[in-house]
Amino acid sequence: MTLAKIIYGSLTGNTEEIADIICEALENLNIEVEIDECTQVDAAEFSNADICVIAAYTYDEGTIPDEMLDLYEDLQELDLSGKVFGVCGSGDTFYEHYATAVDKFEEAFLVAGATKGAEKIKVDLAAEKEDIQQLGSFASQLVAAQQSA
Ligand SMILES: Cc1cc2nc3c(=O)[nH]c(=O)nc-3n(C[C@H](O)[C@H](O)[C@H](O)COP(=O)(O)O)c2cc1C
Repeated sequence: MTLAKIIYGSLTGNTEEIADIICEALENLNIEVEIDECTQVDAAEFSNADICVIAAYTYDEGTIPDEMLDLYEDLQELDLSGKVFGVCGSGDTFYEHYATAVDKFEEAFLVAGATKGAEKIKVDLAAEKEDIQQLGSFASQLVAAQQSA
C-alpha cells in the first residue's frame, strides 16, 4: 500500500489544520498516512514513504521556524530519488516575505532528489473553503504523480 508521510510545524494551529486536511484527503484516496509534528520525527522517516509532504508556517522576515531548522537541513542530506513530494503552509500576506518557508522546503526536497508531485500551496492564515478545495486537489495530484512514477 502506498504510504504518505506528512511532517508539519505549527505555532497557532493554522498549518496543523492544513496538514490534517491533506491527511484526510489522502486517506479518502485509500492512501495510508502518517502525520507527525516536526519536533517528534526526523527527516530520515521520509525514506520509508512513497509520498512526502511538509507543511510549514513562516516566521520573522520570511524565515523557517527554529523548530523546523533540523528538518530543513537534514532533508537536504537525504536521497529521496523516486519519491514524490509536495509542500504547503500558512503565512500572512501582511508580511513582505509571504510564506517563503514553503519555497525553501520545496528547494530542499529538490536538493534531496525527490520529484515534485503538485504545485506548492500557500494559505493566507487559516484555510478557507477555496483553500480546502485546493488542498484536496493537491492530494489528488500527489497520488496521481506517485502512481505514474
Ligand atoms: C512574529 C511573527 C512573524 C511572522 N513572519 C511572517 C513572515 O515573514 N511571512 C509570512 O508569510 N508570515 C509570517 N508570520 C505569520 C505566520 O506565518 C502566520 O500567522 C501563520 O498562519 C502561522 O501558522 P500556524 O498557525 O501554523 O503557526 C509571522 C507571524 C509572527 C507571529
